[in-house]
Amino acid sequence: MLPKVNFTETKAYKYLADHFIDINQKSIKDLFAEDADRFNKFSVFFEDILLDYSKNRVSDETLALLIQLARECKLDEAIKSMYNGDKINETEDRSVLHIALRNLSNTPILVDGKDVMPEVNAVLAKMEKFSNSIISGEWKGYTGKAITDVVNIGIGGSDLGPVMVTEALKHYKNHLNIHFVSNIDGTHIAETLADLNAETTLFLVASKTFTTQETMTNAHSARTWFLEKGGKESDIAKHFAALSTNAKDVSAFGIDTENMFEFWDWVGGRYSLWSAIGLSISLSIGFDNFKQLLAGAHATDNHFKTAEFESNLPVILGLLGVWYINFYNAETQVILPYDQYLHRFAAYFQQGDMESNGKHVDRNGNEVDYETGPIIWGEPGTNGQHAFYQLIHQGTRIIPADFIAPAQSLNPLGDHHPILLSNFFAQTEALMNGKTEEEVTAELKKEGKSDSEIKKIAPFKVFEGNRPTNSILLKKVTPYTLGSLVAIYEHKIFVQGIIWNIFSFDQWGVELGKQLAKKILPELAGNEKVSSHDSSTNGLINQYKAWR
Ligand SMILES: O=P(O)(O)OC[C@H]1O[C@](O)(CO)[C@@H](O)[C@@H]1O
Repeated sequence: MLPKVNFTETKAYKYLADHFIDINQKSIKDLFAEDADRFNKFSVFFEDILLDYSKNRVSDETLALLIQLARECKLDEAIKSMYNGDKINETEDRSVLHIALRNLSNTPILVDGKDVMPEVNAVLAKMEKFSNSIISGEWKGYTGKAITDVVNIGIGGSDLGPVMVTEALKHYKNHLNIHFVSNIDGTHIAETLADLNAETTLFLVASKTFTTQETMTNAHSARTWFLEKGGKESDIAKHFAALSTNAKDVSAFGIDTENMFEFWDWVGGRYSLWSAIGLSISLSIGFDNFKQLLAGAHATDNHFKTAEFESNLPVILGLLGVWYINFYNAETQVILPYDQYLHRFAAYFQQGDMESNGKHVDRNGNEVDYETGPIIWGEPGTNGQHAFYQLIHQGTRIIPADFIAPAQSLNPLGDHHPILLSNFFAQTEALMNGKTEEEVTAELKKEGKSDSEIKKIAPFKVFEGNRPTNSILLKKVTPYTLGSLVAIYEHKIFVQGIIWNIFSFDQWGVELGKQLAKKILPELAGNEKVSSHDSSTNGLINQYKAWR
């Protein structure tokens, strides 16, 4: 059971509310001027990752109070509960154990009194064997040819994690071409299959439940395509594997359970890339690299469990988020990787964070009267600079930003990387310092502008600054570092869920739309007019029928 504390009723919350009035008068620039040691104080190393959170609207006192808040909300107890395998996903009566999937130290983790590690290790061993035989070409398709292309069919957590990681670790990939089909829109699978050869293609049907409409529809279309291209029913075993918790439906689909890679209901979909769902990753970069990814995440798991809150990266990031969301009314959190390989990182954490903490009912079943999960968004940094940074710099909203960059490029081409990183450093500095009217005036004078011209243009060129950023500098993007980084963000989500007293591991909010779509689907057949909905929905359905 998780603690059920209303954080707005803690002492720390009240102190923070008072403290907010003082600190809100100060700029981050002032805070740097007051404390020569600020960078050292507000930055922390975890192996090859440096988190610099000094460019935030926080002082020693803010941090101390936020940590007091975490203690009053019994974050330490909650962490222990998760690691102990308690059923902290109470609305689904499930444990939450993505940490077990990467528990390379193999210490027992119990669910209902049974150690889950032997099963976890058995699936990992099966993934290793399978990956090796596909990569080496030992595994043959129905005409005796080696596999060249792998198509992962999945959606949400059964797609976004593998997509993000295979993109992030493209530098480490082998000869296999990895494709992802997620959208129910037939275009996605049609375009993917257009260039593929059935003789050399392997499909991974990735679905925790094996009932998700999009995935099952795409999987059936893939099966039909395979049979139309010359494969036989008896060849399916050579070309289809399933990544799922649902053995019954996997067999019913016609996939040999020998080719099923199992995981368990204590793995949340959006936390499943470390499980059998990661098979496409292991195929893309090899099992040893996949294991390095797990090792990096395991290192973070140990850090999160044992480090003091003061130097605990997920705790610090989580608390800073709470500070902006609940005291500064920040509505969004932008994630800005200065690394092309990480181009799906923000998209991945849109599901990770928003599906976890987009909740309005607390753990006691009561409506909350405070804000919870932020809107997560972001794109690779320099592209963002030429698109939406205007709003971050001069818009009316406060947008806490996480800047992420590797110090070493995996493609050290000319001076690309120094240019990239100069932009990273410049942006965080600019967001903090801004540009005053005096500075703007002096600049315009230097350019030879007249006083009247300066008066006219100056207000538009002022940057108020004081805009908060975290900088996460990695030594290099490796499978290990990426694993660590992803786990840091996962645990940050956990921290925030605990503070907000919500359940982070269910996702009831995705059900209603699914239910209604099932009801509407039969209404789309035939030509008769539909009148069972509101006038907008009726109007849209009927126009669709008229135009199709
Ligand atoms: O792996 P499955 O069971 O197909 O589910 C896919 C996704 O659908 C969701 O349930 C949301 O609809 C996610 O939580 C999950 O990651």
